[in-house]
Amino acid sequence: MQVTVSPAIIKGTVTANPSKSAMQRAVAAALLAKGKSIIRNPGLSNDCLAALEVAENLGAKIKREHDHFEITSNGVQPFYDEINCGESGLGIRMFTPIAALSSLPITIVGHGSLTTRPMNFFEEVLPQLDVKCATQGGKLPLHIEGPLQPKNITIDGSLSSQFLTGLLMAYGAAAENVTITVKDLKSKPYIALTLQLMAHFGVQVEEQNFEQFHFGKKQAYNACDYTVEGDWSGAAFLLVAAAVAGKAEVHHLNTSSAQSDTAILEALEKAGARLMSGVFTVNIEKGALNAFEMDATDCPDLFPPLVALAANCNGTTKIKGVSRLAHKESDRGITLQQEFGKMGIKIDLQGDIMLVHGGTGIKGAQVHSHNDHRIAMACAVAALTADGPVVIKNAEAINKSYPEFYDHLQLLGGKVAVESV
Ligand SMILES: O=C(O)C1=C[C@@H](OP(=O)(O)O)[C@@H](O)[C@H](O)C1
Ligand SMILES: C=C(OP(=O)(O)O)C(=O)O
Repeated sequence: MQVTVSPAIIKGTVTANPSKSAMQRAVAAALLAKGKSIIRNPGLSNDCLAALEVAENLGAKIKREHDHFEITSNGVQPFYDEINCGESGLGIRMFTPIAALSSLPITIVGHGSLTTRPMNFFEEVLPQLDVKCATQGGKLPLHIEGPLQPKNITIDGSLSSQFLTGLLMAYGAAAENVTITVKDLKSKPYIALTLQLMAHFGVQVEEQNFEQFHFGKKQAYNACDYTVEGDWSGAAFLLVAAAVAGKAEVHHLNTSSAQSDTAILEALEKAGARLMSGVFTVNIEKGALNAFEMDATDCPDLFPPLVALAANCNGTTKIKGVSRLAHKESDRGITLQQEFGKMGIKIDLQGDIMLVHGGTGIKGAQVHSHNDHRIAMACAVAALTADGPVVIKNAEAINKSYPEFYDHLQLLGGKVAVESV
């Protein structure tokens, strides 16, 4: 699919899409629980749909109602020896330890970008928990055979927090008096989100300094009613769109959410956007935008919208944390440099630092998403203030996290032409 976004003024009101990070965690917790859970405001992005299918293959019964999903489970009882996590990094890293709670040998597959993302962690860690594990040179497919026995363990959290999320979720169903110790944890707020979700489903973890996670007496996930929060990662693009090209009101954004990407507010404020946040609503309006400095090490998904913002700011914006981007859906530091380069925006990568030379004018161009949803969305936002249309190839990549994105941009006054090629 090819999408052409033309320069436009942004004005209007929109409701944020459901968070795929929250939705996938809730689906996993509902699978681990015994009984019927209700998931309200469910996400229907590809990552969320993949999580629902995995949960089904691991034993849950799922019923889709008009505005919610019912997930009925009796814990992990796979009725199939293969699960497919689609393109979801969180999905595979979370469901692998969960699937390993069963003694059935299971093959775990995925497609697209997921087939190139590192999975060595499992080969190193799962055998310490009595799970046999084989990968293909550190990549998919994964073959595992449990059952996983929770033990005291020390892991490295520097590549991704998602492996820890998976272990925490699995331990929640089986651990007794054991501790996970983590060295050099990155993306810490995502772990806060995991712990918050587990607590909602009745499982408490004693966390110390995001280094030690202790499980006391054995616990069980309780089936429950859960409402998925609006997604700050996707909404960041809408907020930037308004900050550079007009104004908007975005609903269903919990401003005290545990989601790491609430940090977009800090960046917007630093850049000079005019912001007014309520409890669940953010109002934002264009201001005089100037270059800013930001450490995005713990909120790596913000890089693409931050670059779209920085391209519109006068001066050189400095963003720290580029090394966190190498193993996302694309190598995002490089992809941002290439695609924004086509639109006339110079980006330098200096080790862990990205320098975006903004305020020089954005040019209409043909760009490519590299099958990365956040690159497609960043280019679409950059197009709003370009000197001509921006044609985005492989624009359907947005379906991974935010299938409503182009519709939402249009609701806000964006000029979006979709062509299926
Ligand atoms: O737990 C999650 O929901 C996520 C964690 C982050 O990954 P890392 O921990 O690998 O940074 C983030 O980039 C990803 O989009 C979603
Ligand atoms: C990297 C992302 O997701 P995941 O790692 O879950 O595939 C993302 O949504 O930008």
